[in-house]
Amino acid sequence: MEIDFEKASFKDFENIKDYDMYARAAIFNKYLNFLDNKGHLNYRMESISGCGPEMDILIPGKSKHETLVGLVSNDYLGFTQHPKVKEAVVGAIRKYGTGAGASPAIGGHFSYHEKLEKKIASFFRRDNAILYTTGYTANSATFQSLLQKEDIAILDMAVHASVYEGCQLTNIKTFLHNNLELLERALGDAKDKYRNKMVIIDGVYSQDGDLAPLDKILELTKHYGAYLAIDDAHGTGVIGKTGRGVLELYDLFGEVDLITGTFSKTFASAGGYVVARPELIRFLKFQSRQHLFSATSTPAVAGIIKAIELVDEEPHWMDKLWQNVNYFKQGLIDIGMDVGNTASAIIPVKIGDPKKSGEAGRLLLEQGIYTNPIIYPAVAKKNARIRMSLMATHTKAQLDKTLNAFEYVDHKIGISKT
Ligand SMILES: Cc1ncc(COP(=O)(O)O)c(C=O)c1O
Repeated sequence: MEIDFEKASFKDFENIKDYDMYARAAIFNKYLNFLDNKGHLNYRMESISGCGPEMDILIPGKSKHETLVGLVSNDYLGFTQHPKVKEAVVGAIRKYGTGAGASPAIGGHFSYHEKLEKKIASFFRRDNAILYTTGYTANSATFQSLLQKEDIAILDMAVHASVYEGCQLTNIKTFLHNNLELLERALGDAKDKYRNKMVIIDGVYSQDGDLAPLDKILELTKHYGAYLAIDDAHGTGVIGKTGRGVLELYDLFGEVDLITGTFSKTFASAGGYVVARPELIRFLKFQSRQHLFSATSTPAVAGIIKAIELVDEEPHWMDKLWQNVNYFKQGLIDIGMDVGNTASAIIPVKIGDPKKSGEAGRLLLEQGIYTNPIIYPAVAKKNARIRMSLMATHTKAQLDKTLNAFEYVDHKIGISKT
């Protein structure tokens, strides 16, 4: 299909799938410019200081790095900078070298992998786990291996993109986010029609920061004979008395069929895992191609073992995180921002209009605050927002500076609830 790139509009973006590869890329680039006509949309900004409550960032269009308050990292407890985690990583690299060199079945399964599998399984009071090199792959590989064309995946529509990818080979039915009535309807419709029915939810939802009503969902899955999988990437280490996530909050450790997650957030590294019954884990170890045919994670993941231990050994980090979350969330509410139903360390400020959200992100940057404007396809088109993650290591001064910056942005372009 022919397109006049100069005149391409937001409307063309809606029909992007009609165009060929280069035209799609051109329309998409135009869409990004539409959101921020100064070209400053803070996408892929370069940091020279790692992730943290303060980051040295090269803002597009500027010639040197600036120190900003960072509200973009999911390193919730600050463990990427913890001396004991760093020490464990360096020690493992000294001992094993920098890479694993092979996939798990042909010599790439090392003692730190074995220990990490046991550690993450026992963290969730289970015995068996499988590791993947990212959380994304843990989801995409696992559901792809377990669910086929005879089966159905019933997804909360707000689950992570990796879950959708994992379900490409099976039938998918989505239900409106956290809507139990619609979940029940989907389960009823699927009854007797499919070999396996699996409900897949997040524990904490990555854009709204709200929680799944796990107890009620479990009741429904049991009633309709469906399996239940939960990805608690953002709840692990943050939610529940000892940081075991949404499963701990509801005390349902042994009840769900699959627990999936990532090591890239609280556990301060990279990698993913699935915890489940031994027969499923053994099946996945041989049947999930992304595990079997891909090199295992590097020795640097030995740091994760220490990070998992620190959740129990140094609980004051979780206490500090929650102090920050409560203080900051209340501060935003007091100045009229719409933070939705968040009950985690993910704090959205809901704006709605994508252009205004891009502009808000740019104005916050001007005030020394690094946040993420979130637009379609990460959220629905009219549901754009500024998304922030809080850390245990944010100071009150940094949070106050951010609250003042939000007041400034509101004054400039009006982003509070009307
Ligand atoms: C809910 C959820 N699941 C899975 C992932 C993927 O994790 P990873 O970054 O380890 O690939 C993310 C990451 O953003 C996530 O938010």
